[in-house]
Amino acid sequence: MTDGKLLDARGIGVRFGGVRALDDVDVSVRPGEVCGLIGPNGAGKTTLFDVLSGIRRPDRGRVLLDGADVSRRSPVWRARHGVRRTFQRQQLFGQLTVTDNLVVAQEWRRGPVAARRDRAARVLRSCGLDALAGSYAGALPVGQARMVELARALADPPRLLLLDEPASGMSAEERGQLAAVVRYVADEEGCAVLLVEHHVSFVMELCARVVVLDLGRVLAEGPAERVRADPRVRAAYLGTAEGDTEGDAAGDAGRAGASSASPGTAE
Ligand SMILES: Nc1ncnc2c1ncn2[C@@H]1O[C@H](COP(=O)(O)OP(=O)(O)OP(=O)(O)O)[C@@H](O)[C@H]1O
Repeated sequence: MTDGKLLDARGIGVRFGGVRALDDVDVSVRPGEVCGLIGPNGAGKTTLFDVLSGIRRPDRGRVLLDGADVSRRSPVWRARHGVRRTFQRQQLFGQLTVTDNLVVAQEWRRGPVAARRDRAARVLRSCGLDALAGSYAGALPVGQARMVELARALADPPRLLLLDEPASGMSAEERGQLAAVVRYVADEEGCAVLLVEHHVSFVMELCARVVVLDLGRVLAEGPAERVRADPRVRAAYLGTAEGDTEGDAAGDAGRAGASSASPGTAE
């Protein structure tokens, strides 16, 4: 029983020695939904992405994809079944052109390279990146490189897209482009998107629903406006910086919350 959920992770627990990085975390995303995942530094967001993408096996809990338990499936298996992920730290192949980064992402499909190149060209166009097709990925400024990472994640059509701080280092204009592409793949292609981002105004505008992690637990979850107004969320994460929704630095509320964040639940 999927209940309309593409991703349904239940009761996820991960420990690192005495630190509970994740403690009984539930998170789900439906096809066509863009869900935000926010929280202070050390809250467990990247660890959760590691579990969802199969890089880390949880100590507890199950990950369901379309109702099937994929908890023991490898990252490669999940990727081939439509789970795509970007990383907090840029992971492009710097020595390859932008086009070739997207071609490599479709390598496992085999078949004619021309078909992969065509698909790469279409995706680059839809991401507004055609002009960069022949550029070396390693030479790109950070905002453009982030956008290419998104394009690479779309090169082979995703069903579940896990984006780890995709707007980091982007200008306001680039964030607008990023939001438009994410919205398109969700609305038009039915992709389920889970997005970690410290730029709060970006998250609140893009995501109908937001999950807040703190100290490895779900602190709050619901419609963006309700979460934004939640006093517990404001105290744990948003703080005073959240009042600034326009500026780049001010929108980066996660870093503002970092000073008050503690690293997981120590025992
Ligand atoms: N490989 C590891 N070994 C030991 N502890 C770890 C490891 N990875 C993460 N942790 C700890 O687990 C907790 C959750 O870390 P995680 O990186 O998932 O948080 P996060 O919310 O992604 O933080 P950030 O916003 O800084 O990326 C932290 O206390 C972190 O120190």
